[in-house]
Amino acid sequence: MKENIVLIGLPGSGKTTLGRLLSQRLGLQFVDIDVEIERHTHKTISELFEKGETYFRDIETEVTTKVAQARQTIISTGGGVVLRHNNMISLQEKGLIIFLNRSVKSITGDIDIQMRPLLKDGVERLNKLHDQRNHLYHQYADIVIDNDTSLEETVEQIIEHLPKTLRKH
Ligand SMILES: Nc1ncnc2c1ncn2[C@@H]1O[C@H](COP(=O)(O)OP(=O)(O)O)[C@@H](O)[C@H]1O
Ligand SMILES: O=C(O)C1=C[C@@H](OP(=O)(O)O)[C@@H](O)[C@H](O)C1
Ligand SMILES: [Mg+2]
Repeated sequence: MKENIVLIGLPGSGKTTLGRLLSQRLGLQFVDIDVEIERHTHKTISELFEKGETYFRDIETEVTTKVAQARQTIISTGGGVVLRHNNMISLQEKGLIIFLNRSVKSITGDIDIQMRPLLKDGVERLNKLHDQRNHLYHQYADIVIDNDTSLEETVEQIIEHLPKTLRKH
């Protein structure tokens, strides 16, 4: 039976924030895989990326496999967790997978990027990640929840879509 809730989605889609809010609301434990990675390695995510993306992804897989065994826990992933099929197989074992679908426009704050050249790279990078990963987020999602309105509304949307066994708290 699915006893965990796993949040996937682009960086900035709200996985960490909504994971924490949901855990308070449902009275379940909360684990953020990025935080676990930093705790496990005593290094920041940026420091780990400096050793190369593969180095980071290997640690991410190791930590994800452990975290996936949690009981009655909300698990917030890093945006790239879907890049390895094995990560998702582990998470699906006990977890209901929720894709937080937040548009690049919302993530970047609905700003006029022409007026903010320094943010242009960020938007371009996010658009690229969206194009590369959107099909993966959909492929692994049991439930897709749009997060383009308020955090409170999204929490309500998620709770409405949960099976009764996970909603009873
Ligand atoms: N629906 C929303 N309304 C307002 N701010 C949001 C919403 N969803 C996410 N955010 C904000 O976006 C930022 C990134 O969220 P975060 O939870 O760190 O995303 P992720 O873990 O997916 O990278 C945070 O400042 C968060 O409060
Ligand atoms: O999308 C990605 O590849 C990544 C997203 C980050 O997490 P968030 O999605 O919580 O920002 C973090 O795991 C790392 O920087 C890589
Ligand atoms: Mg996060």
